[in-house]
Amino acid sequence: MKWKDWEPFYLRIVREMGYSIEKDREAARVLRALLLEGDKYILKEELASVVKKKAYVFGAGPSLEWALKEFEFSDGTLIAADGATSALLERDIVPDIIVSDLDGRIPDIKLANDRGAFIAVHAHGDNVDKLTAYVPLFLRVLGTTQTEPLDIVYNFGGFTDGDRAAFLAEELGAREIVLVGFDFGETVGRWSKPGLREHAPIWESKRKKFEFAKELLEWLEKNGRARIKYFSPR
Ligand SMILES: Nc1ncnc2c1ncn2[C@@H]1O[C@H](COP(=O)(O)OP(=O)(O)OP(=O)(O)O)[C@@H](O)[C@H]1O
Ligand SMILES: Nc1nc2c(c(=O)[nH]1)N=C(CO)CN2
Ligand SMILES: [Mg+2]
Repeated sequence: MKWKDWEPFYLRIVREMGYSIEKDREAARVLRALLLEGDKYILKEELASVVKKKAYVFGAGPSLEWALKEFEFSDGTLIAADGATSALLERDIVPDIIVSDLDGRIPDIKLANDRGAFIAVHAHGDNVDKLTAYVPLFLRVLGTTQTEPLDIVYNFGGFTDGDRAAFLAEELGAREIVLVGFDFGETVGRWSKPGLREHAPIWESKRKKFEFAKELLEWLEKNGRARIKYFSPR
């Protein structure tokens, strides 16, 4: 997604969600400095080399558990949106890529990263403390932002970890993107927040996030090169 297509979405998001553009920008600068300090960051081209023509993007919706029992997902690149990493690990699957703003279960993200997963870490105005605490612990990190991109901190478009993962797959060359565990309904999957024990009724800010995520995925379906599918049993 080009900046000119993303900017109107972003301006609506900050207005509706009450975010600060300046704080989002500052977070991108902090992430850039952390990546340069640690020297374990990767560039877009390196991440693109692990993206096959087919990519599965795992969201943290309740249907994820059923999907992981049903199917092997062995014919594509596996991209986990944040909390979905924990569900994959429960079944001994290490994703190829994790897309996260670091509010999933950090020990699981770290474990998957140690076992070879690349991680696309997203900077925003509300996770600077997490960036500072955890980015130095990770290997193979690609930085992303929702404000103007900075050389090594990319903006491929997308808002929540799930839809942002789909935009990343499109940008890095996938031509078929299968969304698994994407149930934008009334129930938030139990992997979504470290504090959740069970699937939970949706709360107001999450509802707003889901609305934007749905809209962005519709945009991608219309304007992207990849075919977008929602996983269903064959
Ligand atoms: N029912 C669902 N429950 C949770 N996540 C879902 C659901 N359906 C789809 N998803 C997608 O799965 C992604 C992974 O979820 P997760 O809650 O870990 O990330 P998140 O975007 O950082 O959310 P938040 O900012 O509220 O922490 C979400 O971003 C969303 O796009
Ligand atoms: N400023 C800000 N930006 C975000 C946030 C958030 O909580 N605050 N959450 C996101 C993932 O859903 C993506 N972007
Ligand atoms: Mg998250």
